[in-house]
Amino acid sequence: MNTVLAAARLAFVARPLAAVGFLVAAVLGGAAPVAIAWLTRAVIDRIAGGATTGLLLPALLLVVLGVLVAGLPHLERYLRAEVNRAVDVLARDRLFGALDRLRGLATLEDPAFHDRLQLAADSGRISPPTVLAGVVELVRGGLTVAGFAVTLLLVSPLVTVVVLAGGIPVALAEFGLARRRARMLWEIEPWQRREIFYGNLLSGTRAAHEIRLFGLGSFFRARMVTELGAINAAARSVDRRELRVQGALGLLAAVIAGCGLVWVVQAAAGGTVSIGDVALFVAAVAGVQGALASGVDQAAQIHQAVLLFDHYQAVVTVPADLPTPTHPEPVPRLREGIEFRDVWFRYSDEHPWVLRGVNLTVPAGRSVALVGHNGVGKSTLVKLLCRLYDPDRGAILWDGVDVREMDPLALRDRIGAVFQDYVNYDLSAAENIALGDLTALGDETRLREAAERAGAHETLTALPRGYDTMLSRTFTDSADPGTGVALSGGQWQRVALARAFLRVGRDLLILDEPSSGLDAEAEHDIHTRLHEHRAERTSVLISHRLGAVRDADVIAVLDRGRVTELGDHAELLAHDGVYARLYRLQSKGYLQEVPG
Ligand SMILES: Nc1ncnc2c1ncn2[C@@H]1O[C@H](COP(=O)(O)OP(=O)(O)OP(=O)(O)O)[C@@H](O)[C@H]1O
Repeated sequence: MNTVLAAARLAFVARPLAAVGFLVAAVLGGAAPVAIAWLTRAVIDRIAGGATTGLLLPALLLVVLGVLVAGLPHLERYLRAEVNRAVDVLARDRLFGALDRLRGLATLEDPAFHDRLQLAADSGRISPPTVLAGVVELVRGGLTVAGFAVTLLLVSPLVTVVVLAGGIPVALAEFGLARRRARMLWEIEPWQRREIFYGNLLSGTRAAHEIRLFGLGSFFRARMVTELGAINAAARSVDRRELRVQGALGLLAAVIAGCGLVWVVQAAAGGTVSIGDVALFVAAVAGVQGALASGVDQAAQIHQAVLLFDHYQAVVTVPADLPTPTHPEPVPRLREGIEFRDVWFRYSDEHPWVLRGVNLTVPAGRSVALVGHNGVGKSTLVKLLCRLYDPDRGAILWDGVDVREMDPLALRDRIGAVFQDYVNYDLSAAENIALGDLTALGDETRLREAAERAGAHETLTALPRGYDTMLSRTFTDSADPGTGVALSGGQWQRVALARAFLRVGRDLLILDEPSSGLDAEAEHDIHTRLHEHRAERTSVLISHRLGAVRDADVIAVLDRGRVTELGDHAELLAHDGVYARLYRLQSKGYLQEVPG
């Protein structure tokens, strides 16, 4: 019941006047057929009784009611569309607002949450109008049923009871079908997401080159069709059940109506009821049965909408994934450093441990480099540092204060970062940089300075519209559709660096593979710039190019979830461990190629 109220409330809050208007129009629409039936009976009986006067008023009333019956559906349709549009905006706003309140990544990365999110996006938009329309139909149907039932009662109490009782199996069956359909929609959600994924892969630009090169088109198409087949099979099974059940119910209604008709015709022949009564009876049986069937159908639709709306409610009320104290500790400028103290972490209970007791200090004003084989957890460590996840055990301390005591937003405000999987936004070059610090949006000087530091300025000024050029071939500038450009991987990387450099005043700079896509000269250039930028600043650099990390004040080697080697370049070479072996391997590879 709470969910019904929540769904109806959403519709009323979204567009109050339209929702009320819709309700009123529907009630009038429900009462009109009953009034028409009564007036028709009166007119027929008067004519049959030979009356020649007093017919004009009921006839005029019939005209007015006819106009209402003709006009109300259009008004209702318009008001319903108004409510639908408003609910769509409000439901989406609340849904994405709730997602924005998720400060970490764990919930967002949960596949079950994604299934729920997909259903929530649909049901948030569809369920409130369905509930509102359903309630309206119920009210209207209730009025019609009540009106005709009273009418029918006057002609035959027995037929009335039989017709009304015929609604009970209909209600039970329809509710069962609604539950089954809601369950089916939940079950097919993963298949639906996969089908959309294959569709996007085939129609988007992200994988277009590999799909063409490896000839993957028919492979993904076949997978998409298989998923669609599974979805259709599940829907068909419910449809067939519906067909069987509703067919049986239709037959039952027809038998009841037929028996009633036989009875009333015989009663009229025997003179116990009038000709007007026959007309009234026929209208009443059809009216009660029609209104009952549609009322039950509406109730079942409300039931299904409410079951699905539960997913929406679950998403908009999703609990915070990163608990934050009511009075968080302030995040002061970093003075001493950041300490990882016996940090253990895994992505979920089903995943293996990634970090198994990491102990590491990032001293303030110093540069720390993290190195290690693929998958040892370097990126994971910096994501913990940004509090995108919380450790399972141990703590990360910012000048001695556990970061869990801080507001994640305040903490992140102190950090600049380029992630390994940085994002290329389909926005203008200026916007792509400004996303690093939205206060710089429109501030050409700041954007240009950041781009110059990252070595991106020349590339960007050479674009058709300079910094205002759209960095996308999917969306184009509507004023000048020919100007969207696609940057190269290295050029994108410089834009991502510029985004990080925009956050110059921050305490900590995180660079996760900042030069992996750059050519040798550009890489050297970037590392020289980074070296200058990192001097006297606290930074964490992750790179597999050991030539780029050798200048770091501290180099930490991560292995099997722990820091296994720690020191500067010379110390680690002298230690002759993993770092020294990797460094010799890399430098030997370069030197072999150089003649002499
Ligand atoms: N979001 C995630 N969910 C589940 N597992 C993850 C997730 N991200 C990373 N992992 C796993 O955690 C481990 C560590 O990944 P991480 O990206 O931190 O390694 P890395 O040291 O940065 O590797 P690389 O040098 O290849 O970039 C890997 O086994 C990876 O599969």
